Amino acid sequence: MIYVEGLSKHFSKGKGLFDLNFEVKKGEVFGYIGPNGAGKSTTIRHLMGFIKPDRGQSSINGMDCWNNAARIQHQTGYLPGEIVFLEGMSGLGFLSLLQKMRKQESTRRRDELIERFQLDVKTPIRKMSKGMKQKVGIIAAFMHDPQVLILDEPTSGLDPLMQRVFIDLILEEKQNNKTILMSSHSFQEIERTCDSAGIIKDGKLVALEDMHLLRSVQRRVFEVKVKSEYDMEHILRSSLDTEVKGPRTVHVTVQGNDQEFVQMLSRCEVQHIDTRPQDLEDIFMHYYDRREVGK
Ligand SMILES: Nc1ncnc2c1ncn2[C@@H]1O[C@H](COP(=O)(O)OP(=O)(O)OP(=O)(O)O)[C@@H](O)[C@H]1O
Repeated sequence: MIYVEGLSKHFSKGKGLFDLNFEVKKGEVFGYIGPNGAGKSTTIRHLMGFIKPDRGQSSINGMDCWNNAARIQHQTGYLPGEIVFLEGMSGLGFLSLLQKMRKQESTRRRDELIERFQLDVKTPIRKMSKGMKQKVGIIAAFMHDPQVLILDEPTSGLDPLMQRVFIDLILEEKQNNKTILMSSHSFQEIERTCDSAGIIKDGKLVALEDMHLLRSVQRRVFEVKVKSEYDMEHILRSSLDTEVKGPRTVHVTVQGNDQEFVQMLSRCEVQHIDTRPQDLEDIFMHYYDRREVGK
């Protein structure tokens, strides 16, 4: 459904996109992840036909994105990374205007989404918080029930409850056989929703994997505080990846060896245990390391 073939764009200072190749099949959700400035939005802007590539091409549903930009923009559900709104409008005014432009008569889907995201649409957009504006953008992208959705960091600015509502919406749309590409900084979000993911760095696709493999490289760090020095020694003597963090407190990094970790804990008197979500940078770094070693 979405094809990117040899897509290249050269900006100044060696920035841009370099020979990107990937495909998102109909009914698939594709996560596009990478650090700041990697080229995610630039790829997405090519897909929406806003930028002409220097080399290569991208297409959606058989239509070249640059040559059919108007049709692509009309048909695709698009959420830009930074939404620009018209001055002096309320949320409802903006959504209604979009509907008129799309000649969409039914307001059922729009109102259902407004309800789901608990958006006060009467508020003037200029008075809206970042999260509220993001909700307007999400509703605008989904309300005409497009077959293809291209979403640039859709959960940015949303609180955890609304992130959950968004993830449920994506899972529902996946059931409806929609094709979705979304960029994100959040591995958790991608993990919960996507079938496959592309990792981009410095304009190059460094990994294109199904989620199963990416899950297997995810590591978790546990902070464990035990009751006695004896227990502490027991942990440090094990083959687990450990780092002492304070009196009787240790960080244990677990990746694929959960069983060993659980067994070790069962032999100790644990006073406190906590885990922190691993940040994406950490996953990338580890992933690259592995690739280097495994080459
Ligand atoms: N029109 C342009 N002219 C010159 N350089 C550009 C242009 N557009 C983007 N860039 C550069 O290309 C690189 C990729 O930018 P892009 O916005 O695609 O990154 P991103 O992965 O979406 O980052 P973020 O996560 O911060 O949104 C950046 O270094 C950016 O400064």
